Amino acid sequence: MSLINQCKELKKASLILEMANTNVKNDALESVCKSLIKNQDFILKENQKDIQNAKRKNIKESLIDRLALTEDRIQGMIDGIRRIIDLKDPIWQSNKVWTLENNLTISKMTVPLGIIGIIYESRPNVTVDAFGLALKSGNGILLRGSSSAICSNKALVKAIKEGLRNSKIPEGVIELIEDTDRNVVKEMIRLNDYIDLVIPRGGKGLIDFVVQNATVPTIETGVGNCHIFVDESANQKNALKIIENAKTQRPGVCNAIETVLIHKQIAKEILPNLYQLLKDRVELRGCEITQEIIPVVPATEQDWQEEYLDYILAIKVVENLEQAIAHISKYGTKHSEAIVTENYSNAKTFQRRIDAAAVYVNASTRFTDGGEFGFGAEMGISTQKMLPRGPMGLEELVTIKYTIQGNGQIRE
Ligand SMILES: NC(=O)C1=CN([C@@H]2O[C@H](COP(=O)(O)OP(=O)(O)OC[C@H]3O[C@@H](n4cnc5c(N)ncnc54)[C@H](OP(=O)(O)O)[C@@H]3O)[C@@H](O)[C@H]2O)C=CC1
Ligand SMILES: N[C@@H](CCC(=O)OP(=O)(O)O)C(=O)O
Repeated sequence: MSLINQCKELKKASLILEMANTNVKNDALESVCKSLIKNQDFILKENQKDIQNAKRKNIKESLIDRLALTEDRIQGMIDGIRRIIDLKDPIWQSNKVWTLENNLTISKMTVPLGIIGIIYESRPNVTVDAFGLALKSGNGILLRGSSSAICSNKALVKAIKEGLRNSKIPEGVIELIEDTDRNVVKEMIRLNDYIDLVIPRGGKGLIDFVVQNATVPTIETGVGNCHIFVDESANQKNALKIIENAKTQRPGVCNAIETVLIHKQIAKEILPNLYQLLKDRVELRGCEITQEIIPVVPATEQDWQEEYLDYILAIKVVENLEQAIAHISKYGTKHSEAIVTENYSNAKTFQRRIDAAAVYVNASTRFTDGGEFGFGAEMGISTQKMLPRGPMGLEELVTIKYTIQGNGQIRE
């Protein structure tokens, strides 16, 4: 089907979805869960094709891990949809109703956006997460996943549509762009007559391209050059645990850390322990002071800028909190940043001064995730200044409408 015809299908189907009540939407989501279970073997088989292609192209291990599906990961997607089912319907809600002196009653109501387009990385779970959030928030979804995940995405969308056919929601509420040519993205982001919002989810190249070429409104997600600052007063056992988790639990994701900043007063004590902890799994690159304490690859200016998405960690020793904040302000990408400290005042200063979507005290940056925040899943992690910012769940996928009830009032 051509892109325009897919959009026409979406438009027709989303008008029905918009009027569907919560039970109908939840039943449709449950039907999709059942279909995903039923089609699990097929989905895994198609995912293997993407993995073999990626291996042939020598894609790095951490990115193949991002692409890979397993029974557990499919169960994770289903769990995400079931969490969305349990969440409150974000549509037609009002927390603001007031009556004017002339007895006009005004309500500020939440309503669906209409049709959301998403361009995303080679992570097949996003296909299901985006669908689940869009459906519950009453929006049609147009998907443009990575060419490297095309077989997985086709299989997932086939299973989702099969599930929808056993529900009262039309299968046209989800459409996948199967043409992997990047030129289709350019066409998609200019379809103002059909698409209400485009979310580019990926690296700087994608975001810049969309921001410069889109005529449809967009929300920028973004690169995660994330840091942990270990302050002088830190509980060092906690610091090591947090760094290990934020670097190695899933290095191919945007909320993994790339650089650790160490307060100079504790550098000689903590760095040897950090080295012992990571040396067999992570390539360590360090500043000059770090090089004097542990054996590391010398870091260059490029290392402070880079999002490795890999088992590589840059280390820099800093004079104090101010220098840590200055480094993060210069090189950070406003995604997720953390301080490990027992000093309350430093913790508060860090949280207030760091300009990022998520700022942690004594915890791993890996929690910047819609599922972890209690949103069921996320449509992306917005790193722009304007709202919405951070993981975008159901409440971020609506717009508002003022509904006004009168009984014949006219303006004098
Ligand atoms: N903040 C957030 O929510 C998220 C941030 N990210 C960030 O994304 C990056 C990693 O993802 P990566 O796989 O490299 O993503 P890319 O940015 O390379 O690709 C993401 C998607 O955009 C498409 N794309 C990329 N560039 C263009 C372009 N110029 N024109 C049209 N389409 C384009 C890709 O298509 P194709 O692959 O077919 O070429 C793919 O579908 C990291 O920086 C990570 O931090 C990732 C996910 C979430
Ligand atoms: N949801 C993710 C984080 C966001 C994301 O998808 O990022 P990425 O793996 O870079 O595509 C997670 O932590 O599991």
